[in-house]
Amino acid sequence: MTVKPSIALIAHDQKKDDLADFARTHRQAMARYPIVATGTTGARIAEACPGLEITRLKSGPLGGDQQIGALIATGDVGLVIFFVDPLTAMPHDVDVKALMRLAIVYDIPMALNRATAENLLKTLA
Ligand SMILES: O=C(CO)COP(=O)(O)O
Repeated sequence: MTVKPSIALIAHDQKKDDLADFARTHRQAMARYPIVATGTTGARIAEACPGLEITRLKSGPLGGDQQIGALIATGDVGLVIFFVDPLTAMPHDVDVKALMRLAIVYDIPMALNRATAENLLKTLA
């Protein structure tokens, strides 16, 4: 168990630039929390925010979304920021759906676009 619940960061490929920019903009607020991310997203965030500590899990299509779902179930994730691409079919769509389902089951705040993420982050500050 982590001391305080982590912020989970995930972005589909077409949304990774946007999430990297979001992370850069809100780096200070996010640095106060443990950050977990799916593999490729985590690499992009690390590049955009050097020095920000990020626990990188597996890439989404290889189980990363499910790992984040498991962390929600164990109480280790308190906020999910997931920039979803609504225009591209994903082979691991069932994993994405399972992650969203667990966030709903455990009543974890989950931002699926930037406007919501901006608002949720304000509630942490
Ligand atoms: O596919 C993803 C979410 O469903 C994200 O995974 P990556 O961060 O490894 O690209």
